[in-house]
Amino acid sequence: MSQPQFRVALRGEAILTHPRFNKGTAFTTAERQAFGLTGKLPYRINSLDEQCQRAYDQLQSQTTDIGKNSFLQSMKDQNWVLFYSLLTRHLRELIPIIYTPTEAEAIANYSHLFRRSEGLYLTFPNRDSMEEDFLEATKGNSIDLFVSSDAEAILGIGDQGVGISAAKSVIYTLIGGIDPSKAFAVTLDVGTNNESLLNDPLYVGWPHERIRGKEYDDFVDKFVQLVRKHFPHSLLHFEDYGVTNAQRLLQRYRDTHAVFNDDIQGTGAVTLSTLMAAIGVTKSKLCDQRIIIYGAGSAGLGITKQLRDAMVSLDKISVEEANQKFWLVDKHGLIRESLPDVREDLKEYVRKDSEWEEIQAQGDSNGEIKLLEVVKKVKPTVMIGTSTHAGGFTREIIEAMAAKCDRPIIFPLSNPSKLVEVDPKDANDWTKGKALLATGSPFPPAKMPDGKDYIIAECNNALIYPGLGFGAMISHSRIMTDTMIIAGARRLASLSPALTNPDDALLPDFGDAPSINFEVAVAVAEQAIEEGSAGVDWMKEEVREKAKEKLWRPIYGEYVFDEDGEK
Ligand SMILES: NC(=O)C1=CN([C@@H]2O[C@H](COP(=O)(O)OP(=O)(O)OC[C@H]3O[C@@H](n4cnc5c(N)ncnc54)[C@H](O)[C@@H]3O)[C@@H](O)[C@H]2O)C=CC1
Ligand SMILES: CC(=O)C(=O)O
Ligand SMILES: [Mg+2]
Repeated sequence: MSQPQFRVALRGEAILTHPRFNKGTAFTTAERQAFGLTGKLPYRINSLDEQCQRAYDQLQSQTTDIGKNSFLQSMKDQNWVLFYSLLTRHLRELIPIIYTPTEAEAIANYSHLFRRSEGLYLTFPNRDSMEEDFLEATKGNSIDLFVSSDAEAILGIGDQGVGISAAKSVIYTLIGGIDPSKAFAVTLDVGTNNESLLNDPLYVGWPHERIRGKEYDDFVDKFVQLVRKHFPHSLLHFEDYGVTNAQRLLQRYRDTHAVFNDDIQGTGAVTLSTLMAAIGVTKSKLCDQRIIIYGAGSAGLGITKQLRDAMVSLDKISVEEANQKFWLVDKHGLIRESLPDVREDLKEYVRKDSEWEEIQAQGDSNGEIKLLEVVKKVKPTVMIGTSTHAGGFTREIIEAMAAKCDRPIIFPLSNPSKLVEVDPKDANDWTKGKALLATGSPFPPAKMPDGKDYIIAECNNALIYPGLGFGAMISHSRIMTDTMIIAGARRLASLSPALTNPDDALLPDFGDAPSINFEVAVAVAEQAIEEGSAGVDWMKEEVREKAKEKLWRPIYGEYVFDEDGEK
C-alpha cells in the first residue's frame, strides 16, 4: 500500500497536538528535523505496529469497559491513525467498547467523563451566531459527511442532552472507510428534559427544557441550510432524534439534499437484510410473513416501512395489502383505531377495532390489547422488538409464538444489551432451538439442543449505514433514495452465512463489517448511477475500483513542511 504524501504547515507542539497529523514516536528523522521535533520526542523511532502493541498493552491495563472507552477516546484526541489502526486490528473485541453497549454508559456520563470537545456544538441560546460558528469550525475543510444528533433518544437510554454523533462518526471511518478529516460530528443542543442532567452542576450542555415547535424547526432548518449552502454535495446523517421529530425532519429534507436518518432508514435496511436471510432459511416469501413490531418509535416505524416497501417492490403486492402484514404494539398495546393520539406517521398501520372486539371484551380495564393477546391471535412468524422494554418478550409470549410457528423469527433489537426484549439464549432455549435470532447489541452464541453453538447475528444499523453513506458520498448522490437503500440491503442479505448453512448466523460477523460495508457501498453507488441520482459520470462497472481508491486507511502519510500546506 503506497504511503500518502502531505504538505503540512504545522510545526513543533502544533503538529504533535493535532490528532490528524500527529505520529508521536513514529515521526521519521527527516520529519523530526523538518517539523522542529528533534528535542520534543524521545530518540527511538517506532513503527505503527510497535505503537499499536504498546497502546494495546496499555488498554489491557484498564479493568473496566468504560475505562477502556475513556482510554480510546483520549487516544482519538491524540492520534487518529493510531486510534483507527488499533481498532482495526482488534475490531471484534473493541467495537463493543466504542459503540453499543459501552458507548451508552459513556454518553450517560458524558459530562463527568468530558475532557475535550469535538466537532461542532450548535447551542440554541447561541443561535444568532450559528453561521459564524459553523464557518469557523468548518473553515478550510472539504467535508463530505455531517453526523448530527439532538440526543433526544440516544440508543435506548433516552434524552441525554448532548452525545452520540462522534461515536457514530467513528464507525463511518472504522467500518465505512470515510476519511475522518472529511466527517464532522454536530451536536444540536436544544436543551434536555432529563431531570437528573438539569440538576447536575457538572452537566456541560444547555440546562434548559427542550425547545419545541417553530423555534426548534427554525433552529434545525438554519443548520440544514448552512450545510446545503456550504457543502452541497455532503451527506447529512440524523442520529437519535426524538420520535416526534425524526420522521418529520426526514420527510422535510429528503427530496432536496442527501439526508439519511439512521434509526429509521439504517435500522430498516439492516433488519430487511436479516429478515431476507431468515426467510431464506424458512423458504418463504416476505409477503407470507405476519409481523409484530413491538415499540413503534423511530426504529419500529423505520423497520415497518422498509419491510412494507420491500414487499411491494420485491413481491409485487399493493401497499394496502402489505400494510395488513403488520401489527404494531406500543406501550398502550396494539395500535388500533380507537387508541387515542396515534401519531400521524403510524396511521397506515392502524388495525381495525372490529378485528379485536372479542379480545377487548376479555381484556384489562384500560381496554389495551397486550403483546401476548396479539401473539395468540395473530400467530406471527416474525416478532421484532424496538421498545426499550427489557424482558418484554416473556417466556409465555415466546412459547405462545413457537406453539404456532415452526421457525419463529425473533429479533429483540433494543440497545444497549441490558434493554434487550429477550436474552437470545432464553429465546433459543424456550423454542428448543427453533428460533431464528438476531439482536441489536452483541451477545454470546446460544447452545442448540445438539450442543452446537448458534451464533446470534448482530442486527445493528452499523453493519449497513457506513456502506449506505459511503456509497451515496462517492457517487455524489443528490439525494438518498429508497431504491439505493434497498440495493444496499439486498447486497448485505446476499452475504448472509445462513444462505449456505441454515444453522449459521443470519448476518455476517461484525469482525467483517468493513468488507461487508464496502460491498453495500458498491451496490448503493451502482444503483445511484443506474437510476440517475449520482453526480459522477462513472460507468457502473467502474464503481468498485473507484470506491477502493476513495477508502481511507489508517496508515501514516509522508510529510513535507510547507508554509502553504495543510493545517
Ligand atoms: N439494532 C439497531 O440497529 C437499532 C436499535 N435501536 C433500539 O431500538 C430502541 C428504540 O429506539 P428508537 O426507536 O430510536 O426509540 P423511540 O423512543 O423512538 O421508540 C421507542 C418506542 O417504544 C415504545 N415503548 C416504550 N416502552 C414500551 C413498552 N413497555 N412496550 C411497548 N412499547 C414501548 C415507545 O412508546 C416508543 O414508541 C432503542 O433501544 C434503540 O437502541 C434503535 C435503532 C437501531
Ligand atoms: C444502533 C442505534 O442507532 C441505536 O440503538 O439507536
Ligand atoms: Mg441510533
